[in-house]
Amino acid sequence: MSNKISLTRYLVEQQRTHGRIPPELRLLIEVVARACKRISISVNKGALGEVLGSAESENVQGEVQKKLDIIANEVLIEANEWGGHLAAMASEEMDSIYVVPNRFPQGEYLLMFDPLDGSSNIDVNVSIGTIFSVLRKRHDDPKIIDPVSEADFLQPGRQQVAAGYCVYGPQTTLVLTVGDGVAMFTLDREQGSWVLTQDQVTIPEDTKEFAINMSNMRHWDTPVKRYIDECLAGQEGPRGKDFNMRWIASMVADVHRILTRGGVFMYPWDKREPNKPGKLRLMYEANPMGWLVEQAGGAATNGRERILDMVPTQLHQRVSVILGSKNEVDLVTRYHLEADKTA
Ligand SMILES: O=P(O)(O)OC[C@H]1O[C@](O)(COP(=O)(O)O)[C@@H](O)[C@@H]1O
Ligand SMILES: [Mg+2]
Ligand SMILES: [Mg+2]
Repeated sequence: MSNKISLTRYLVEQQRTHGRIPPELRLLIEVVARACKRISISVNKGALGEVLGSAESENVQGEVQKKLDIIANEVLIEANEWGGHLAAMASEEMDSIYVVPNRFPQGEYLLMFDPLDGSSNIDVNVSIGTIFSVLRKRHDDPKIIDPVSEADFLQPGRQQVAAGYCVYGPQTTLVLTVGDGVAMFTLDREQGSWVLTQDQVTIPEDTKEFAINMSNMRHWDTPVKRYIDECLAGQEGPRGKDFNMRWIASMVADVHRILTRGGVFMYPWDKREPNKPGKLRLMYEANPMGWLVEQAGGAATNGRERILDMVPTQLHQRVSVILGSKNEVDLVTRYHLEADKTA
């Protein structure tokens, strides 16, 4: 018998041995993982499967959709309406929430996803991914089963009950937390199964690597500029060490590197669109990634407050994001708070 631990066995142990998740949540996660397997098949087909290129449509945020954005969204909806134990879903690619019709099995969970993260990398064969987050629908009065609405989704990220992503790269890896640390599962394509390849992932507290889109430098706010200038000054500067830089432009791939070897990732507010709090989405990107990073011993803030404490007011809310190695995130956050005091 193989001593490899499958995703199913990991989840059964989380349910039965640790009592951390109910059976319905275990099944929901398995359905999401199966959907990711299907998305990975489409991603791998590339030009052979006519999945590359633009779909010539726009999402609610005015971004041009790629064919794979739409395919991945449909795969997740279709898989989860049947087996997800869900009340409703919300996606970066849909204008409003999708309430699971009552011809399908009903449940108390709410699933949110960025079906295809890193869309600009699809056509150039660079790592992309799927990000997901699960909340429980709140019941103010257990006797009243009120219809699900967008307001049910507007919960702070600290109330997530599961979160994860799947990165479609040289390997396909599913990364998951149910609040008991972070586990990584690699897809064994021959067996068609997810195999636990790392458990209790830990992000080093210190790092010499930052990730930010440097082309936006002239638009940054003072604290971000101060931090990056100090990194760039290297050994002779106030940090006393040389820093390396990486920017993949797929949050999934950048966060995966940080979970693997540490680093700090930033997509901060900038002056290009001053009324927009940031580029990334709170519900589909920042919350799930923030929880994963915290579960691995890192930190995640918007420069001023912990991402997971933010109470959303809109489904498609944007947010400034700084996450990764704890001491670096603390430093960037301190620079923001110091700048606020002198303003
Ligand atoms: O091209 P930019 O401005 O550097 O933005 C890159 C960022 O945008 C994103 O691609 C946004 O995700 P989507 O592809 O899901 O819209 C992040 O994954 C990434 O960190
Ligand atoms: Mg994204
Ligand atoms: Mg996307």
